[in-house]
Amino acid sequence: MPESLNSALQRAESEKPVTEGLEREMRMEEKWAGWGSALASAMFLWAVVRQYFSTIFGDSLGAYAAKLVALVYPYIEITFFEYTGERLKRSEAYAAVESYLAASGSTHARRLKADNDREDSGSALVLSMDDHEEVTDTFSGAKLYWSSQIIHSKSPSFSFYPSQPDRRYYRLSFHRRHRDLIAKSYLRHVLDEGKIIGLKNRRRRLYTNNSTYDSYDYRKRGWSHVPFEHPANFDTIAMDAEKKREIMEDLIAFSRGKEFYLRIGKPWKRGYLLHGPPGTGKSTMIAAMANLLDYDVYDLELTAVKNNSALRKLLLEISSKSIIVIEDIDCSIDLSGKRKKESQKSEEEKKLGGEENTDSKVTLSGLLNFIDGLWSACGGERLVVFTTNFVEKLDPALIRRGRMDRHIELSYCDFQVFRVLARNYLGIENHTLFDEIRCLIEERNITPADVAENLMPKKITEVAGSVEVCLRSLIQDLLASKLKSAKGGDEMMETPAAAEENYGDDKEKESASSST
Ligand SMILES: Nc1ncnc2c1ncn2[C@@H]1O[C@H](COP(=O)(O)OP(=O)(O)OP(=O)(O)O)[C@@H](O)[C@H]1O
Ligand SMILES: [Mg+2]
Repeated sequence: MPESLNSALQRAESEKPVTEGLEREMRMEEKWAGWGSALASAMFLWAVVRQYFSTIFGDSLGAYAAKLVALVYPYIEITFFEYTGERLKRSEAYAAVESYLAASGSTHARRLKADNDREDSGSALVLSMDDHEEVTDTFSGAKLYWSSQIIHSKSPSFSFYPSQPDRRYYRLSFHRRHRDLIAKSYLRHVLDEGKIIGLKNRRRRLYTNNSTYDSYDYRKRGWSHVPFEHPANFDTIAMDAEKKREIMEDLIAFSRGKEFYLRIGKPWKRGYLLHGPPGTGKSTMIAAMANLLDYDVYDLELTAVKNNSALRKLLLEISSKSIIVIEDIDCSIDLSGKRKKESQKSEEEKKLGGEENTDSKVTLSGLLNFIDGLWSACGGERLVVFTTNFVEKLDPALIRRGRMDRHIELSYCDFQVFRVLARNYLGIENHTLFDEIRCLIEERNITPADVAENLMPKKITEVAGSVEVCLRSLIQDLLASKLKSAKGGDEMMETPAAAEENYGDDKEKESASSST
């Protein structure tokens, strides 16, 4: 026998146990596949039989039939519908199962749905089971069968009423001998794991309410969203350091306060009123709050909400771990509780470019209910933030403690605030021009937004010496505003350069008078 053939035979002999093992495994797989398809057929038959009995004999006879079949069909089924409670709110259990199966089931399922909700991360696509797909799971030795199902709505070809949407659900099947294990441990395990996976996969979002939202039309969603990508944080917010620390501590205490709120019998939510002149950082602070707590932001445009009932339904669609924002609250609603007068409305529309939706019938009492009525407790872990430029215009009922728990004033720049901005924008702690700026800034009302604008580099080439250029630009701005107010606003004739000269003269006069 040639040498090569000999060695090939020897190799085959030595690999025999391996191939035998493989064959055994394949036989086992075939056996399992057989069992799997037998089980699937049994489930299908059971569904047909159940349907048949209940349509032919009605509910009571159907129930007897179910008992009869249960004698020979040992499997128990649990369903998790996407919408429960008259479809007002997406079921949290459904969402948790979805996340759990997306993580554990997607490795076994053959038909998957892909979602790029986490396109910012390395794992670009999140995969989940497609409709009518089945996967198995094991838990403490028990085998469980999950399937994703959909009931298509039977919509008439023509109807005045909006058609019902399709109903999605997950079905869990298991042998009845595992009933206790499933009820006591497995379901908790799925919900807890699913919640953790859901939070990990979640990409924070910025929501806005749809102006076409009709609370009676199930097909329309109340909110649309984009990824939340605002980079603001508390390090970059320029404000009194002590006040900033207090706000941060308050926010963190709130986010960790689940047990506390439960103990004192209050819904887990907190209201903030941010007030101050335009450009003092109210919107920036909301973004920083969301980034600090890792919350979603729901930017509620009240003028686009049709009525109180639509407002309530919007509230129910808001997830927990979120900030509900109503900007410029004084402009959004008639705070006297009555509808705005037509003349007043059209004037405001002109100012706003005529695009405002004036159909809103949201009333003050509707808004108060939204903030702290019975319905507001659905969901939990929410901040409600109002902003306004005119705190004195607001109805006391709206901003009383308990509704707006913290009132935060964001104000004009003082020297401390300027120093934070200089550190952020220019990377400097000190400069020879700081003394001059200190004198000017203390006596002028300049917003952080105006200071920030001056500290921005204006040219790409402006690198060397840009610090001085920026600081001088700020000084000119401060001098110009000083002159403007001295000369009664619009009558200002001098250029900022002339103002700087005058300022120099003023300083000389000041020092001369102080030395005498
Ligand atoms: N306190 C601040 N700290 C850091 N940056 C600020 C601060 N205030 C304003 N800014 C800067 O000014 C810009 C405008 O600020 P922002 O939009 O937050 O003001 P606002 O108070 O919401 O104004 P408005 O009342 O007009 O809505 C922001 O882009 C931000 O960079
Ligand atoms: Mg703003």
